[in-house]
Amino acid sequence: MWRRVASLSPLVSSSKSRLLNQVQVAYGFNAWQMFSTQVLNPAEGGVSDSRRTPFVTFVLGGPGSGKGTQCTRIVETFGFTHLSAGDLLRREISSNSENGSMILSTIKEGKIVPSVVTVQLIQKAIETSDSNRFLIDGFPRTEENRIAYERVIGAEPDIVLFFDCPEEEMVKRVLNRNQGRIDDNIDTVKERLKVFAELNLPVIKHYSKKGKLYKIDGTGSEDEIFERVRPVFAALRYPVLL
Ligand SMILES: Nc1ncnc2c1ncn2[C@@H]1O[C@H](COP(=O)(O)OP(=O)(O)O)[C@@H](O)[C@H]1O
Ligand SMILES: Nc1ccn([C@H]2C[C@H](O)[C@@H](COP(=O)(O)OP(=O)(O)O)O2)c(=O)n1
Ligand SMILES: [Mg+2]
Repeated sequence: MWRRVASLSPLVSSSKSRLLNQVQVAYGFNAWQMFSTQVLNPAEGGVSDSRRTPFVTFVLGGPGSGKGTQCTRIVETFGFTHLSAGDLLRREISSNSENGSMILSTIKEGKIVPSVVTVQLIQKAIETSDSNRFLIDGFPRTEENRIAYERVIGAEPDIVLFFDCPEEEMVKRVLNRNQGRIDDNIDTVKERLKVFAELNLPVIKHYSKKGKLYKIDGTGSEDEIFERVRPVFAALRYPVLL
C-alpha cells in the first residue's frame, strides 16, 4: 500500500493532495490508495513502483537516548533524510502557526501532541521531499501516533531502531544538552520518562512482535553506538535514488 502512496506523492499537486485528504476524512478510507491505483499503473506510463518506494525507519528511545545524534551519523553514512518529530513541532511553534501555543504548552508539560497534528507535519515533510529513505525520529511515541500514521500514510515502517539506555544516563544527557529547550529540565524530564515507559514502550513491543525491531545498546560513546547501528543499515537493501 505504501508503494502506491510513495509513487503518487511527487506527482500530485497540493490542491489534489488536499482534495484526497478531504475524501479520506469524508469516507474514512485511504484516498491515496484509490487515486494511485487509477493513475499509477507503470504499464500506462506511471513511474515504476519499486524505484520510488521510500524506505522508512522509525527511530525510538527515551529522551536523551541518542536518537538525534545517531540519526546524524546514519544520514552521513547512508544518505537518509532525517525527519525529527520534535524538530517539526518546534518549527511549528517558531512559525506562530495556529497550533503553536498548544504545541508549546504540551511540550513544556512533557506530554504528547495530538497525533493529527504530528502526522500531518510528517506527511507534508515526506511529500515535499525528493528523498526515498527516511529516518523518522521520535515518532510514533504512542499507539495512537502509530495507528494514525498507518491510517494516513497507508503503510508501516520498514524497520524500527530502539536505543535502549538506562534512565539515569538519559537524565544526565538531557540536563547537559544545552540547546535551550524548554523541556530539558528535571521536572519535565521526569514526566517525559513516565510517558515514555507508559506510552512508547507498547509501540516498541508492537514492532518487536512484528519482527521489525532492532534494539541497540545506547550506552557508551557515540562512536561505539554507531558501530552497533552500522551493520543494520549495511545489511539492508533499499531503493536506488532516482
Ligand atoms: N553516546 C553518548 N554519550 C554521551 N552523550 C551523548 C551520547 N549520545 C548523545 N549524547 C548527548 O546527549 C544529549 C542527548 O542526545 P540526543 O541525540 O539529542 O538524544 P535524543 O534525541 O534521543 O533525545 C545531546 O547533548 C548529545 O550530544
Ligand atoms: N511524536 C511526538 C514527538 C515529540 N513530541 C513532543 C513531546 C516530546 O517530549 C517533545 C520533544 O520531542 P523530541 O523527539 O525532540 O525529544 P527527544 O529528542 O526525545 O529529547 O516533542 C510529541 O508530542 N509527539
Ligand atoms: Mg532528539
